[in-house]
Amino acid sequence: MGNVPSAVKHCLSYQQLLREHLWIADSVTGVLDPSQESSQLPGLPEYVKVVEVGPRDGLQNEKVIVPTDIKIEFINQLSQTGLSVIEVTSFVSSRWVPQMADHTEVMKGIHQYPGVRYPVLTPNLQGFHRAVAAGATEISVFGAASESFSKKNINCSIEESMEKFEEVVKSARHMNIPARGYVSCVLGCPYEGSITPQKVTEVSKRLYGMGCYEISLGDTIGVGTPGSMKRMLESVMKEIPPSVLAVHCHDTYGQALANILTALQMGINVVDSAVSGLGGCPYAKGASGNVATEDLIYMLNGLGLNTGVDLYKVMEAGNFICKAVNKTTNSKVAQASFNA
Ligand SMILES: CC(C)(COP(=O)([O-])OP(=O)([O-])OC[C@H]1O[C@@H](n2cnc3c(N)ncnc32)[C@H](O)[C@@H]1OP(=O)([O-])[O-])[C@@H](O)C(=O)NCCC(=O)NCCSC(=O)C[C@@](C)(O)CC(=O)[O-]
Repeated sequence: MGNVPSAVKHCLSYQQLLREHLWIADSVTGVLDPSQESSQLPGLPEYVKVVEVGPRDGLQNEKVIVPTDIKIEFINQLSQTGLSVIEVTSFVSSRWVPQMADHTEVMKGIHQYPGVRYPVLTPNLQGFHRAVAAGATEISVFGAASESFSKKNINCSIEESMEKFEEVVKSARHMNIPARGYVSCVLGCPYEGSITPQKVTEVSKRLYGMGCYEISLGDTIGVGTPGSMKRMLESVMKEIPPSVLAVHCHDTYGQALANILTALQMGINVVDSAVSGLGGCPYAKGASGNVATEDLIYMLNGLGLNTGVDLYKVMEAGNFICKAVNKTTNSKVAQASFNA
């Protein structure tokens, strides 16, 4: 593809170019040759659910407000990639996170495709009621294993946050709305440094106990390594089965894929990611983006794991949003393909 003149490149459809380039990568990773599946690593699940958090986590930290119609188009494009869960927005205070101020318009504006779920973040009952009024049918509460991070992020202690989440999850269950629970700072905190696996386990257990159907364990500042991920998961798994756990890895130190592979080998089969590696928490200084969905899918394809997600279409959605926010993609796979 490197020799194709740029004028010709423009005549070819963008997707065609990506497909041609990725064919080479696919041949190498074994996606095109099912016989290579026997070389799978031990302990891996057969299916991995990818939770796309790009429209929420990916955009919440953008300083320039992204127009609502761009967000809607982005989510609609993602909906046609085979992703089954797309986190859409947050019903938080616009004073705290201005980028999410258009949550209601986004929620109401997207086309909800059959087979795709569209959860939103709700920190308290006020957010929950607004989310439901906007048409949300799945929500997430978001706590932390770090006392300082909890105060910076949602302005209350861990204990106070659990009381608020109890109310939210109770109301959600009453309305048959599934609630997910996030735990931030599971492998380190920007304010406190190291966080013990016991603390992560304690908070996860509270969220699971109140009725969250899935607990997403967030390495908010991307400082974890496969070793710390393993130690943390061993502790959490003593109390919560891996079938209801997810990992949410930021890639600040370049460890996200290694950490995810460790989690997969320990029986976890739900992974959060953001297209183009966008993202970061406004209240976690120095945190870079999430693991890029493109890079995650490429790795899972190479492992012979089924996700149902079309990598080429994800790359197109990534290209769309990067252009819209005037950013270069953080996805290595997209970079390799575009620069080929
Ligand atoms: C949680 C609050 C709202 C508490 O904020 P607060 O100031 O403590 O709230 P309050 O209850 O004292 O109320 C103060 C004002 O906020 C309003 N308010 C109260 N609740 C809401 C609401 N839901 N929506 C809109 N407005 C709200 C309320 O109506 C009132 O308005 P006023 O009377 O002054 O005009 C605030 O701290 C907040 O919005 N924080 C944003 C946190 C956030 O979105 N962080 C990023 C997401 S978490 C993350 O990225 C990590 C994750 C999930 O990805 C995993 C990982 O990577 O680790």
